[in-house]
Amino acid sequence: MFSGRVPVQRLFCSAVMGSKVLRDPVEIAQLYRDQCRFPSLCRADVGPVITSGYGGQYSNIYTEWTQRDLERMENVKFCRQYIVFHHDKSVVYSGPSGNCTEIRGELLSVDSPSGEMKAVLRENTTEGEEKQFLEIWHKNRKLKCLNLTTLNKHGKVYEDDQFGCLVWSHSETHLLYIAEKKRPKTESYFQQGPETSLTPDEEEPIKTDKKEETVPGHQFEYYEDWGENLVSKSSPVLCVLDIEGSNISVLEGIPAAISPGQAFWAPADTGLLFVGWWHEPFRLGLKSCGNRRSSLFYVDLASGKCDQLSSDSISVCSPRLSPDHCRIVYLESGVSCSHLQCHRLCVFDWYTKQTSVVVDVVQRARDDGFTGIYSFLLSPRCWSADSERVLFCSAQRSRKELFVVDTSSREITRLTSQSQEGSWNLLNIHRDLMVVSCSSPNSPPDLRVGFLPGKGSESKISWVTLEESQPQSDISWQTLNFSPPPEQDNTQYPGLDFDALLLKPKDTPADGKLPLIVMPHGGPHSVLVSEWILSTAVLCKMGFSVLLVNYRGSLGFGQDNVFSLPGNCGTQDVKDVQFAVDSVLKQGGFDEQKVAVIGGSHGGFLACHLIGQYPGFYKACVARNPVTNLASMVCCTDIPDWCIVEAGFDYKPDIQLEPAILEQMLIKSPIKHVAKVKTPVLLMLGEGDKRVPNKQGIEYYKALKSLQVPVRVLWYPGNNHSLSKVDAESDGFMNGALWMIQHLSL
Ligand SMILES: CSCC[C@H](NC=O)C(=O)N[C@@H](CO)C(=O)O
Repeated sequence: MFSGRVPVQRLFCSAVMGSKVLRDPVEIAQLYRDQCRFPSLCRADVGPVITSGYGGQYSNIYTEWTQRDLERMENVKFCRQYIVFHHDKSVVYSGPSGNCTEIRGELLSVDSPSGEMKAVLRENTTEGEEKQFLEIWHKNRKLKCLNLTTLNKHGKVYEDDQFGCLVWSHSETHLLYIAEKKRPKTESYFQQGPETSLTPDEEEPIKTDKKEETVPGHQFEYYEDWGENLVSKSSPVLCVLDIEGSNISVLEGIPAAISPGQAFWAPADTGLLFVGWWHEPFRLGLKSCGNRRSSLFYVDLASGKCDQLSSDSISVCSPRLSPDHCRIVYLESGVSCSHLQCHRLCVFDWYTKQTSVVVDVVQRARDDGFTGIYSFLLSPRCWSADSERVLFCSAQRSRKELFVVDTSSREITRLTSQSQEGSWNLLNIHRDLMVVSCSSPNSPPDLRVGFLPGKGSESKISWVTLEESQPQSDISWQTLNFSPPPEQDNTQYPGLDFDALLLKPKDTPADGKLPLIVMPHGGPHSVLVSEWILSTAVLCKMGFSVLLVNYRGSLGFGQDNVFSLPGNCGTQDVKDVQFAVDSVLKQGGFDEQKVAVIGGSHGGFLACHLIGQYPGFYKACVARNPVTNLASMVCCTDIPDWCIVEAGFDYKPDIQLEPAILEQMLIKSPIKHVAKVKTPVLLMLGEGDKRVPNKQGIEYYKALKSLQVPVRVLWYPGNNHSLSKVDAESDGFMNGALWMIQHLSL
């Protein structure tokens, strides 16, 4: 039987002989499924020290992992525990203490300081209604369960990384968390019913004895929110549960212009410490925006007085109390200019009320190679047991490394200098027992523990692997360094260089020529480090080489590198990527007729610029939620300041968008070059994207359609900017791979 429809597999049978790229969608899907079986670590906790009956001491390590489940089309979370016997700061025996268990419905969970109890925030859907419960567990039983939805003291509890927290008081009698402020019940002015009625003669409403005040005419009130990934999070409040009395208090006394988050208990439980973000005159998106004005605050529980502890015109995050309860370390960053940049590490002394900068912003790499701090979350615990040193992880050029800094001498020691290439993540540290995870582009994450040696001998760590990685020997990778040619040097920030990571299949094709996929990252102030990335590993296993470019403006190369880009977007970043591509092609071993470009967000901006500024060079383009026109995006994104700053202007909330500013935005946008595009474009758009509204992609799609350039749109409902839900991500991967195979004629 012949039908008009050609099987998808057959579309790819005309590929060039000799090419070794995998073309069969069924086989590609199988490869993707296989690689999805490597989970990532998302949490690790070190339990209390227990002395066994035989005198040996051990601690439990609790870990949480996530893994894509393509059958259920969701990310599954599971836990596994390990036992670590130790003596004199060395691990004497370690191993898993059971199998994996899937975790469902837990939004937040935390052990009490003694390890005796556990608190869990759980979400459960009963009879179609989503409800939140707060559970207290002790030994083998659930001590208490509060139905927070029915109690109706506040709105939903925040479970995100930005504001969310669930913290035991030092006394283990109270729990602290953040929730949305309770909103008044509303009704229409025309509401009829038993609760409001009119007297026949006066025609005036009579108020009945209602438990809860109902506000008429406020049903359609607009509430600002904190943007992408934080939709419907508007007015967070600090909430405290008195466990014994089952009583919840919503704290008052927080300045009206402040939204609190990342809270914890002050020494001796006298009050609460938290980060407060200013939300006046209006809220701007917070996700990936480390430049929002915020400060460290303390609210005293006895007097209700709220004090601001850090300075007024900076941004702070990740405050962490030292084990001796004397000092608080936090990260600090500038509020103007780029969304993400080099951070300072500061310490606030609780007793002297003095703040000191322990690690300052680094403009250019120091003599010892240190380029500054580029991480925005410290690990849940980050102090050494002696409360003298702080550990942090940060991108250093194209590698993520682990450091310890002595808060008195300010000496920084790299803990990963002895290790092979690859990137490190600090998951936690408690009583000097560190839990870390390592990975590289050809090695999925492993799990290790090690004791932090005493001051001065930090580099002599001995790591013990709790969970081995499974290296993918068919992938090879290297870090490349580029100095832009003199005509592309930045006159304001001269002499800057940049990197790229090149991944190749070990098995090269018969003709020796590999197709090349170019992937510039988004941000633009972000970085691609030498870690495990599912999509690049699968593409490489299919037979593609992949070039990940950390153009000037990326994080991890010094503050000058970051600041060199705003105002030069669409030229400096585009030229850096093209320079890296041309240099790699000159090495030989690549098929210059088979080069594709993929990018998301600002990476999509670069992909669209590259196909417009180098017409015909790229044979296929895949763009996820790309920025295509800064001038049309500025009025509808959650971060309009990004458009203005990256176009080279200063942002103020009351900025008047003069024609000259809009003109520059247009000139710097990919849409300006669209008439030159020849490359077929696959656009992947998230229906709920607040950051780069999907209209950006649609604007580009319409321009390409009118120019008769092949273009296809994939539309993902229920997805936002990242398109990271398992169904969207896996569909996007498959369609992107097949688009490149088709248009590279493989
Ligand atoms: C107004 S959209 C700005 C682009 C966006 N930057 C910050 O959110 C971006 O490029 N995001 C990247 C990196 O976070 C992404 O991959 O989504």
